Amino acid sequence: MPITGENLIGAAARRGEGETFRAVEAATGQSLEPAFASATPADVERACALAAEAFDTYRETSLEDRARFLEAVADAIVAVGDELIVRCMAESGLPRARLEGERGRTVGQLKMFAGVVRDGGFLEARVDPAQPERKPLPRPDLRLRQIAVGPVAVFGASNFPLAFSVAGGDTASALAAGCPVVAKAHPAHPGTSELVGRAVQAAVKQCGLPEGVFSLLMDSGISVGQALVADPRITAVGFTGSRRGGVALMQTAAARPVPIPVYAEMSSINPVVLLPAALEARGRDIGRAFVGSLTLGSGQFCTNPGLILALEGAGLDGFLEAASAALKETQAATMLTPGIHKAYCAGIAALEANPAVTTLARGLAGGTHQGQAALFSTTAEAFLADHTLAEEVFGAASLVVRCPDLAAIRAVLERLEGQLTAAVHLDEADHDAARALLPVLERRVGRILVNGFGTGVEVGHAMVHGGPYPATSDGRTTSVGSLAIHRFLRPVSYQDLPAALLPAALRDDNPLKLWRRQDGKLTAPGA
Ligand SMILES: NC(=O)C1=CN([C@@H]2O[C@H](COP(=O)(O)OP(=O)(O)OC[C@H]3O[C@@H](n4cnc5c(N)ncnc54)[C@H](OP(=O)(O)O)[C@@H]3O)[C@@H](O)[C@H]2O)C=CC1
Ligand SMILES: O=C(O)CCC(=O)C(=O)O
Repeated sequence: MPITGENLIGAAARRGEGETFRAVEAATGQSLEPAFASATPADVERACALAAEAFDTYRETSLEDRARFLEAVADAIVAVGDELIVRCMAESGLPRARLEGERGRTVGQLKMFAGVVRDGGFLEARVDPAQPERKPLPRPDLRLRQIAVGPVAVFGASNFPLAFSVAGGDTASALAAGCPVVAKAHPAHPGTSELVGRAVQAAVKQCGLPEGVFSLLMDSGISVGQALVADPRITAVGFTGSRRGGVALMQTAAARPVPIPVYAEMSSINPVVLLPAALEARGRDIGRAFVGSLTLGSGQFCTNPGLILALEGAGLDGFLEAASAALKETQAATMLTPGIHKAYCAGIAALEANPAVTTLARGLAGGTHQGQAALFSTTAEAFLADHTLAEEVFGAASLVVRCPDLAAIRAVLERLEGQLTAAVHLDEADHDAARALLPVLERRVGRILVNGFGTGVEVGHAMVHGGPYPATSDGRTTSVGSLAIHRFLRPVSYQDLPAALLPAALRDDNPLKLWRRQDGKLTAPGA
């Protein structure tokens, strides 16, 4: 499939008339062909108008048709073939195996949402039948279902060019909810974005859906994204990226005459607590496993273990020795963009220059665009006194906080901002300590995990990939897993509607065979 550098607006491919730009080969910094042209305000206008036009038809597609569409998107992405992986490797610097895995996750995610749609549980149908005889007042007939919120703007993330990008989790969950999507390609991987966008566009056509169900806009800067979020037809936003970018979009969304929600996944340092019995028993093994997680994808995961909390002692010494030895042998790896590499180097330099911080180990040095892993340590006292030590350094860098006692671990956790994950390494003898920390962790993070690390999010029904601000802009939701669909739904109640006007989900004969809450009681279809 040729990459043309065009914007995909509904069924059309239109060359933008804005600034032109090229993708950059991550490993070399060389420009790649072809030139992409940024979308203009008229392109944004057209994409949003088509999305609004498509909305009422798309949101009322049958559950089966919508599920088949999601499956068709998945199949079309696979059908792009190796070209997608090759282009994505060049643009992101990520290795083949990682990207093939990520494509599998992207496709699996779309198929999972197809299952969610077929199941129909997300509609949360409720029926409170009328009670005309009720005293002192009769009860009206009340029925509730969830409907799609409207067109959604999705910002592709730089660090997951497939699974968190054009047809990633935000797009899959929005389409599953019944929302048209206008995606903004990340300029770090515009060719990958176009290939995936064309696959979605083909699936829209193949399924006979209105063309406005999907559009993809290119931009080398921020004006298209800003215009999208400000457009009155956009009703919600999905974003993964920097805190600065996410907050800017939240402000634009809040300043609109009609404010809308922005579901932004932003910064997180993902504390890892090493409890004493576990550390004593297998500190060295944990140290080696930690370096594996830290350096995965050159550390460019928002779930990266950026903060380690442990009690001083022989167990911690063993952990640090093993982690430092493993880290020193870690090859430097190409980072996603020169900008991300520069920000990483600046973050490392700031830690190295901090008198309260000791450099424990550096990975092997690499080329111009490669990130060199780093492990630092400090004391709990110093950490609590300097808020800059809690800032995310995006890349393979982590800070170990040496704590004199469990109270210090707790104090550090209490001081942290909201996080996506917290990991606790424990043995049975650590259960009391863990029990005492759990309430703090529940207040701080979206996912608590034991004897592992947060990188590699499972796409499932019980997953939360979210957390209190600034991990995300709204800690009540998730961007991964089937619960993500709820970001793009809202409840509508129907009071005393004649049977002929009721949506299928709420009819007495329950033609969609849904589990429904009937007069407050969860009821099987046909019961
Ligand atoms: N925690 C996490 O999950 C991640 C964190 N990051 C952090 O973000 C830094 C930069 O990486 P990057 O991926 O480019 O993230 P950004 O947040 O800078 O960009 C993400 C997307 O949002 C757009 N954008 C950014 N700011 C604005 C704005 N003010 N108005 C409208 N659109 C905007 C960008 O457009 P454009 O690029 O065209 O400006 C891009 O499409 C990294 O160094 C890292 O610190 C990055 C990825 C994931
Ligand atoms: O760890 C993962 O699998 C996902 C990480 C993520 O969401 C991110 O880096 O943006």
